[in-house]
Amino acid sequence: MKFRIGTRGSKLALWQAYFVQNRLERAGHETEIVIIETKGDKILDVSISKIGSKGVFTEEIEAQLATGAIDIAVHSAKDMQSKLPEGFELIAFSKREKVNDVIVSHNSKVDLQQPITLGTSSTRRIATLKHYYPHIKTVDIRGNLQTRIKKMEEGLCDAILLAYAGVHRMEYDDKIAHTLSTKEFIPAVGQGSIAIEVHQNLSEDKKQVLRYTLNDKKTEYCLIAERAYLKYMDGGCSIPVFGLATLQGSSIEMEAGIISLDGQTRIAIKLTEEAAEAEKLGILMAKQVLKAGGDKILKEIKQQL
Ligand SMILES: NCc1[nH]cc(CCC(=O)O)c1CC(=O)O
Repeated sequence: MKFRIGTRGSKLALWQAYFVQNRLERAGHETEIVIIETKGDKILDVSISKIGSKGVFTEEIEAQLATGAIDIAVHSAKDMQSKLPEGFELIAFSKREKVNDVIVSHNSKVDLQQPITLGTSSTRRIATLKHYYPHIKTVDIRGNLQTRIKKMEEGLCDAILLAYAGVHRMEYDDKIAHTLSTKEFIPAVGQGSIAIEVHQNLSEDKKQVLRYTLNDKKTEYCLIAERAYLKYMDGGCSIPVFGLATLQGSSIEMEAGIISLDGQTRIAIKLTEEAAEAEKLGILMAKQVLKAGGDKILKEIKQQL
């Protein structure tokens, strides 16, 4: 079988596309990589929350999935909206990488107790820093990992806050100065997993091969719960919601929540449910988080953005 693989052209996106390509080829299939430039790749000077439109990194790719010009699209699972446009689905999730956020620096002695400056543009990371490390300053930093490291080395900040998964894939492990605890920095929904998106019109044969070759069932259960949570919270990528599900035997343990932009109020709730009820668990989490004050935080944030 032949699979045309659509991807953005960034180094991280390409790494993920090659990873998927490798898996399919080892299973005896033919592949071709098609690089697609998206609106999000062209607009580099405006923060994503201000571009405003959903799917700035996915629209052009989905257009090619819809026509059948490509068979699959490879994405970081955490970059995917919780509600895909009509006709699209995430058909497989790769086995999850370590989910933690990490601090990357050219200086190996980063002391979080000192008033250092950290580069990050993620509302979740900024608010969490304000909550647990209020003496730390943050500065907005954009661009791919390579660009961010260069900006740091030029003096913009002492260190940058990133997902371990991306840092590891780009082989910057030796610059990791500190791994943040998932008790404080509960990751973004989907962090660390690679998602395969298809259009519903793709042939059943191909869909079956994709699931068999690329899907990690354990990761999928967790991502179903996390994405159901995100969907019910109606949180786009600029809203600091977080959620982490882990499989313990046949049940899912999940911790999820939301934090106010100023870091003052952090709501996090833990629940456990059978893996088969993953979606129900995500929705239940959202209901409880909203009831515990999350609704108020969400409303405030939507007014501010
Ligand atoms: N927000 C951008 C983004 N999307 C996926 C990753 C890394 C890979 C992953 O988390 O799966 C990153 C970089 C980061 O957050 O540091």
